Amino acid sequence: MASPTGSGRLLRGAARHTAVLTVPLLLCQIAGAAGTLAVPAVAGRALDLLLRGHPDAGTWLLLAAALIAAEVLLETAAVLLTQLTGARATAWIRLRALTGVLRTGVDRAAPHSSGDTAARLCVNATDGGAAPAALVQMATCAIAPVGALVALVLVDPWTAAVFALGLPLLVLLLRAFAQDSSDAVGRYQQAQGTVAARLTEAMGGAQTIAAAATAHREQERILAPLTDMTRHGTRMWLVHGRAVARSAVLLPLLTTAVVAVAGTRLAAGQVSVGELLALSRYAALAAGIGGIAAPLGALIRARRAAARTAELADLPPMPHGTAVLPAAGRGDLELRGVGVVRDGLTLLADVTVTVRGGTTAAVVGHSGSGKSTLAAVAGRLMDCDTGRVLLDGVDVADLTRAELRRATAQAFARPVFEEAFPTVGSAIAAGAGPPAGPVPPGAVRAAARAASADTFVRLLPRGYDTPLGEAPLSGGEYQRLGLARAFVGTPRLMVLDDATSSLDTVTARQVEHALATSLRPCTKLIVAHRVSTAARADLVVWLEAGRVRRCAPHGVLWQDPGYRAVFSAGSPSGQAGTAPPPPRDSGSGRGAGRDGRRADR
Ligand SMILES: Nc1ncnc2c1ncn2[C@@H]1O[C@H](COP(=O)(O)OP(=O)(O)OP(=O)(O)O)[C@@H](O)[C@H]1O
Repeated sequence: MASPTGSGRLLRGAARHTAVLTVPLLLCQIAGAAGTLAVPAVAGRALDLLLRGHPDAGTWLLLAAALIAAEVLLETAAVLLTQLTGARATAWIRLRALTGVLRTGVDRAAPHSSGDTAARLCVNATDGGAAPAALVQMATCAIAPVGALVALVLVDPWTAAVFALGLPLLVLLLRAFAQDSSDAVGRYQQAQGTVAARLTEAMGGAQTIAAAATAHREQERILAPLTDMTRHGTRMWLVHGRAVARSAVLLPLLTTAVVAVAGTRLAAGQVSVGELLALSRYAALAAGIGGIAAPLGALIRARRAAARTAELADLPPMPHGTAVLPAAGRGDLELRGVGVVRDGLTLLADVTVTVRGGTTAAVVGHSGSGKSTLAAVAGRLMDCDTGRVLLDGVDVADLTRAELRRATAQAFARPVFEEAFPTVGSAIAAGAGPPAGPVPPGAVRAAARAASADTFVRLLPRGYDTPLGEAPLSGGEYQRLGLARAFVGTPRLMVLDDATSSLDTVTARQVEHALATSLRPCTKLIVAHRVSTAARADLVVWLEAGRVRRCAPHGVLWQDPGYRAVFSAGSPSGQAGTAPPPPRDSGSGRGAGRDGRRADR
């Protein structure tokens, strides 16, 4: 759970951001309450004057009508401003939370599953966004009831005294509502988040679920928290219902008592007919203090929801330094004593590797040996706990954000394309890093050609201008777009983490060939599952349980049966490869059939 300060900070920020709307809302509410308070007095006066046949009666009647019209207009404006405030606050909270997720290291965001994150960004951010308007309503919805109580005192203190007798009961009722409601709402939101999280995960793995015929079990797993949701939801409504029922009895009782006393006073000639009318209306308005329960409930829900969203907003950002790389650097990559520990698990230990600028290093090892962690640390998607990662002698943690992104290009097994770059061409061009100017179409096409993507992109209805959403692409085609995005810039270091896993052998070899020949020279770190990739590399980093077992060219390592086992069919990496390696400089397809199958991971 985020600290209450986290949610408090988030809600204060949202309140500041929506002040431009909440201030007019506050003014509308105050003016509306003033109008509401004035109507009974003016209408009562008009009635008394009418009964006496006074010539000013018409003016007072008109004034009462004008006040009622203004009340309606102000209420309409308040509804509109409440909606706008909610939308603006929700957007602000959502953006803060999203920024928190995107700015942190991948490993820091990992404990929040995609489903859980989606639930916090959607449902909880919306509930949290209701807070600023609810706060204004809380502050102003007491004006009319308190003002009505004062008016009761002014018109006839006896009726006010009768009303005041019931107030302690009302306060107790509201306190019980706030306490019970807060607990039930918190638990309900937690269960709701769990259902959303499990559903999103299941959607991601729909094919696996269908293939394993486990849909029924999965459905039970997703819906399991429904029992809790029902229990807490029922409790929430019971709390609400009890509060409404109690106030439904208490408030009319109070109003009736006031009217009864006022009637007696009228009979005794101590109040006029108009004052009786005003008193009964003021009693009803004062009873409206129970209406505070609605904004109070919204505020409680908002605070609970904001605490969940604040956990995302408060994820520690990845700090960046102020350094830039030396202009003449070749892209020398050095990992010195790198160690990564997460949740008490050692993911990498004392990894020391040097990759000369412009050369290619393949990272191999059994599944779970730490390859992706090493790739993430090298491209600074996450920080190491011990040791340093140097690019051309500069610690990557000291680089400015822009310099880091310009200097590194990365591609993954499952690339994701931002909606900000809606067409296929712009999605590829986005890989050029912080914009120094538009990327020429020729460069985009060259990158696509190197990634073996140009052919299928040109066959799309509008070629490179096809909106990504309208391009029905296979997993391998997406991977090739991801590769093209990595190829389009001029990085010093390129990190490819399983980025060709969905490509067929021939296409993968074309990409490997392009990597070796047609791209601008840069240092390449490639997480490899294929023998051919390791064989083409200048250096192979062989990882075992987070440690470097050996670091040498593929030809040297191939003598070691343990190394060959990494690529063998029975290994967790699932590669066939008991035959000798293909020649390193081969782009001709020699050795085809040896490294053939990609890992079925
Ligand atoms: N943030 C994290 N917290 C805890 N454990 C983690 C975290 N990230 C990865 N791990 C664990 O660290 C180990 C190494 O993971 P990593 O993804 O680097 O392996 P890998 O060699 O790339 O595996 P594969 O070839 O299957 O992709 C795994 O056991 C993984 O479960």
